[in-house]
Amino acid sequence: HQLSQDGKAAIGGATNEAIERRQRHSHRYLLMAAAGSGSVPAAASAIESKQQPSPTAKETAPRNGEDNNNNNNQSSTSDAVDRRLPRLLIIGVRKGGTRALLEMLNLHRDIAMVPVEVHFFDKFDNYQRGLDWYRSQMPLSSDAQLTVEKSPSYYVTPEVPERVYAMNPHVQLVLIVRDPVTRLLSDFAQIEASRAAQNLPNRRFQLLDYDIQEVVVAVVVKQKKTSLAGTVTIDKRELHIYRPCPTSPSAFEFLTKQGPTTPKKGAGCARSSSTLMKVCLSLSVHTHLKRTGGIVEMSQESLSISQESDSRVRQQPSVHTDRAKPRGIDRSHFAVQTQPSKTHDVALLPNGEVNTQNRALHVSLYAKFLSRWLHVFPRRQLHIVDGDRLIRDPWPELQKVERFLGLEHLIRRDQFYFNATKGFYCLTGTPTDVSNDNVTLATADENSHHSHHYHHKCLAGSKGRRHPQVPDEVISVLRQFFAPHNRKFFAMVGQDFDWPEQ
Ligand SMILES: Nc1ncnc2c1ncn2[C@@H]1O[C@H](COP(=O)(O)OS(=O)(=O)O)[C@@H](OP(=O)(O)O)[C@H]1O
Repeated sequence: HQLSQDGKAAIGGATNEAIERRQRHSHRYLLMAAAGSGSVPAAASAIESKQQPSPTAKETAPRNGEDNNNNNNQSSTSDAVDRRLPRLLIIGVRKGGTRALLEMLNLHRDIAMVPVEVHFFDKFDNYQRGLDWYRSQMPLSSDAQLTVEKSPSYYVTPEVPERVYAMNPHVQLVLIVRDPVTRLLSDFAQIEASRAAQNLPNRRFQLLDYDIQEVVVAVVVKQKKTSLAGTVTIDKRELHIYRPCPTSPSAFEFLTKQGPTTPKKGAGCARSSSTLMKVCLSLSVHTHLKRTGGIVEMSQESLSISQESDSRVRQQPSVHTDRAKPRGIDRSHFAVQTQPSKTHDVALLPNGEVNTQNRALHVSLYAKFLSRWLHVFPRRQLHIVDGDRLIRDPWPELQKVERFLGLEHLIRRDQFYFNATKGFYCLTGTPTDVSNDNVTLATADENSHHSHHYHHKCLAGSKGRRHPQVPDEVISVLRQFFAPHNRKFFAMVGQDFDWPEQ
């Protein structure tokens, strides 16, 4: 099975059955509408009314690409219910909010969404199967409807713009972006969840164990226990102790011999311990030294973690046997792997610099990928959605998309409500498709004022995950790193997203 970015099987298996079920369902109503029985009862679910071909949409001026679909899309000029190649692609960005955007757009009568990520343009094996195969993956739709497919990795895959152009040079493109640092954290959360779901041993946790970090922190606590109530102050000379060269064995010796506990022997532990220590502390040191000119102040936040670590270390002398995920700061992605082949797995280098080879970090360099798209497509064919705004208040962003697509403004504000349990907006008036794993039905109790009239659904638990907690200093380093790239992106798209630079 092809794994989609949502972690679902894109082709075949249960998900494919889900598509078929949904398509049979859609087909039924489309046939009803086509046969003139289109007076769907008012009480019928939203999908029923949604799937009727829209005369108003058909009467509007042709949308981009409407009469330019290539010859493979044989049904483009007929009213018949058929599978049509997409005229709109949500090309990314991974973790930008692509699923939410697709589901929300699907509230529109004239949108026919592909419920799974097909990965046609970015996976060579799929692309080789040709456009007929791609079309066979599409839902049934009427001619008035725009078929929409989303595969977030389209945006970053070099070959994709040209391939999309070859399918339809007038296709409309939507990109949804988020503050690149938030997106990065979201990506890390996704990577870890996928590894856990596949029962993959997480190398980061083994080599750069939290427990090693706790040992490091515990040393600090031990020496500073008198000032635990407030800010811990460490002067520059002490910092040299905590900031060894990663290749120096003396650093580890120091920790193991003088620290509150002795980690089990093992080269991996020893090396990662010293490496991790440097990364954890050098960032704080660097930032604080600039601010204080020689004195480092550790925040209360790190203090409480230190206290927690200290007690854990005392209770459990053999800290390396404890595999439980600690509640402290998650630095796993911000430390350096000791194995050179794995350096792309971490976002910060031992010297505290940002690792541009890190795959997840790379995706947040939006400007870099945009140039390829703008080389192939005119800017007017690309609409950019502010993913942070879509989270805060979806409706205005959707109105902009409707305008871009030349669609009637049919999506209503009251089709969204904030679900406090989920912490995100959920949808009402949606198709009754419970088979799509990416959405879950909200409970009637939670939303009783909606449940009488509409079906409602929230995105699945894989959307809206808890992000790793990262020290402010690390966030600051990342923001500063992204700032020039972001400005370049704003200039290219003519839109300022106002992402923090500090
Ligand atoms: N309404 C609503 N409900 C739930 N989640 C929402 C919503 N709107 C936007 N988002 C954000 O979408 C983020 C996931 O992005 P994608 O769907 O693009 O992820 S993926 O690349 O397809 O895996 C996801 O990221 P995380 O919060 O990091 O999980 C959400 O923040």
